[in-house]
Amino acid sequence: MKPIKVGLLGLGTVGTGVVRIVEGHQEDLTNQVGSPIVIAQILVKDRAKARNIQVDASKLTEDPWEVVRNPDIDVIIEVMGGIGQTKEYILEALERGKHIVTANKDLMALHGQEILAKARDKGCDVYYEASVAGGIPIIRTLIEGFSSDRITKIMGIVNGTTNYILTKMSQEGAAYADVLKEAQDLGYAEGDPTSDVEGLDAARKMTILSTLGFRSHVSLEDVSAKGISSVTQEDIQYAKRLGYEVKLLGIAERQDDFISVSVQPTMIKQSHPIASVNGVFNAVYVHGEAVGETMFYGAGAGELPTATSIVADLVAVVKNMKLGVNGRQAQLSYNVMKLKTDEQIASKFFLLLHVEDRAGVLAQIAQVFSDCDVSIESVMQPSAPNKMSTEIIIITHEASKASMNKVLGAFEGLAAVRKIKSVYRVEG
Ligand SMILES: NC(=O)C1=CN([C@@H]2O[C@H](COP(=O)(O)OP(=O)(O)OC[C@H]3O[C@@H](n4cnc5c(N)ncnc54)[C@H](OP(=O)(O)O)[C@@H]3O)[C@@H](O)[C@H]2O)C=CC1
Ligand SMILES: N[C@@H](CC=O)C(=O)O
Repeated sequence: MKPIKVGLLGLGTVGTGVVRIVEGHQEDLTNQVGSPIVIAQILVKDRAKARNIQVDASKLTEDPWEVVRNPDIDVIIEVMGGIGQTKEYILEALERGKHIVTANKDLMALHGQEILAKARDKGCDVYYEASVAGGIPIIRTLIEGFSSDRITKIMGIVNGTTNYILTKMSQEGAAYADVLKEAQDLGYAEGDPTSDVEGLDAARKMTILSTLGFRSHVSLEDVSAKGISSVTQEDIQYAKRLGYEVKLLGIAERQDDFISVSVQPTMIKQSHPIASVNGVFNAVYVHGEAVGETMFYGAGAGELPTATSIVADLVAVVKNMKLGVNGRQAQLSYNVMKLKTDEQIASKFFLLLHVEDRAGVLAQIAQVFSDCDVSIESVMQPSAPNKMSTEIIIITHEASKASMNKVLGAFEGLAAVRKIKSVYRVEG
């Protein structure tokens, strides 16, 4: 049996997991695809670096073109990260008829359409299951499992690092900076963790999920994104008192031909299954018109969970090779959708305000809500009043984003409101 030869770009957290699974599950993989799978060459930045896996040193190279242009290699697994140069390597590999498996959501969110078009042109496969939600097979699920349905909502925790941080802040009162360091040490965070904590990593993943779910091209600029760096211990504790958890949620919604896609720290009811997804775990809730509610759960980052998705993609590529059907995937984004306006985007909101502590203030605040067409579900005054000011928490009924922006604008000019401390979308 002629072996299938793989070129591995990157031997960090995920690349190491790929080598472990390909070697550790070799017999099972060979039985599934009918050929042994061999990792023939590995690209690294520094060949001399100490590694926590033993690999044949002669396979390591620092020259990407040596791997990408190697005529013996059938499949390239890209787990080095990066956008500009990495895209060049992938396009060159496709040009040479090699199939691609990648975990790179940054690249797929920004250049996925171009890469997939080139792959179709060249009769090659590009699989990217590991790019969203690590070990959860959500991409395959959206493409295949929901092919018969019309998806109306995708809501998920799609970043392991921030869920790890928020969980530790909520359950152990831990400080944000300390937990971020832990997530980096565990290999969950990106090289530059700003993209995790500022919501960009989740926004890129939501770009991919909403493109597949709504079968319409969604670009990164269509996704409004806010991260967790402004979430305070105080917000988390107030949320818990009111029966909510704070989670960084990606939310994509469709109504007729209109969609909205966003990422933001959200207060979600403790009774919703997403509220109990903790640590590095991810979960994606999908609502389909016909199927109703579904949810998918698993490790969202880390060496072996992510590598599981990559090697499953490799198996799919090799099976296609045996059948001679590589590059025959159908066009997945054919709908034309418009973005919802702020008038069309609706949710409940949580507000924590610092207000003057004097008679009549609550009435003034209630008037602003009423003038802006936002109705209040509940008001709570959590702190003991002092002479100068006090805190109030307001939860609204469902209101449009445009109306809520009007309320916030009006508060800026209202002396009774000393500070808008926090505003959260509320779900569940
Ligand atoms: N970590 C995770 O849990 C997940 C990661 N991903 C994605 O997988 C990809 C890899 O992530 P991860 O394994 O964590 O990253 P790491 O930083 O741990 O590993 C990157 C690897 O690529 C090599 N590399 C990077 N740049 C170059 C370059 N210019 N030339 C040659 N080699 C290079 C590094 O070499 P050297 O070892 O010599 O430094 C290293 O082996 C990223 O796209 C990430 O977003 C997706 C899902 C989960
Ligand atoms: N940094 C990412 C890694 C997986 O995509 C995360 O924390 O989810």
